[in-house]
Amino acid sequence: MAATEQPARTIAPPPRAPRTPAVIELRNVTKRYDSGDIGLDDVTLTINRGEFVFIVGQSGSGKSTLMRLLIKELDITDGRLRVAGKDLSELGRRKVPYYRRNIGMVFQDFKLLPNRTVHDNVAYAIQVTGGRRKEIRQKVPDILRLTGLATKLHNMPDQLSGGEQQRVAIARAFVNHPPLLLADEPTGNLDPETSIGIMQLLYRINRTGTTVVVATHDVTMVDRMRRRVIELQRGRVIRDQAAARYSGNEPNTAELGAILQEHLET
Ligand SMILES: Nc1ncnc2c1ncn2[C@@H]1O[C@H](COP(=O)(O)OP(=O)(O)OP(=O)(O)O)[C@@H](O)[C@H]1O
Repeated sequence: MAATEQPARTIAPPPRAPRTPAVIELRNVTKRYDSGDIGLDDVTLTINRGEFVFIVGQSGSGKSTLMRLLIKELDITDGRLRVAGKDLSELGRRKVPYYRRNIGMVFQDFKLLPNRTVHDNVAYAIQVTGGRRKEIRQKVPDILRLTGLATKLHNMPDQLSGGEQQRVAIARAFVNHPPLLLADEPTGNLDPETSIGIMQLLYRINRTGTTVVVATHDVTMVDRMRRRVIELQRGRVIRDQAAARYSGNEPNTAELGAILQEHLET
């Protein structure tokens, strides 16, 4: 071998593309209610593991229909819907409670048990999935700390602010560390400052790897978070945009500058 020649080097195989399996897959999904109303109309979309996604759209655009299909409270009329690889059309009614154990759910009206303390509301989520007392002792204090409720564990729901009640609901939804968390208008009953706290909490949960899907009208929250936005209109997806704002047709900064300039000159 000449002095300048280098021995052939072993070439390492290129790194594999990271696997981002779909958590939610809709293929041409239509939901027609018995009344004939269309909830979703030929929707195709994929949400991957670890994503944080906002579902936006005017009242009646199909947001709740989508959420209710995902927890199999409703069945699709046409198309195919898979969650975590499971085809929901093949899931029998009796298996639905078991299926829902893998989904955390948060609603606008919190849905707490009014006669139980904060601690017991969260512990209940462990009990219904067959968890033992040891598990409750291990998990509940942790989740109450994460959600900023450590000092409120003996309070009853009516002794809490709206924001605190929603935190309890989130703690309850997350205590079993589900791979998917769905929130339907989680800040609908809260003031803007409290809403931001709730969003930060959902974001923190998302950072643990949980896929988070939030249906909302909350413009401030969506604009601040800048995550993927899927916009529905009359049951159809009219926008699916990464790092987006609530409204897709806002003028950009350059356009705003031009408008302002024009305004100043007149
Ligand atoms: N149970 C039902 N029976 C018949 N039609 C329904 C039912 N639920 C919803 N719809 C219809 O389906 C469409 C989508 O409604 P959906 O509740 O999903 O909208 P949304 O975007 O969640 O609205 P909002 O923001 O007001 O909650 C609407 O036309 C609505 O009237």
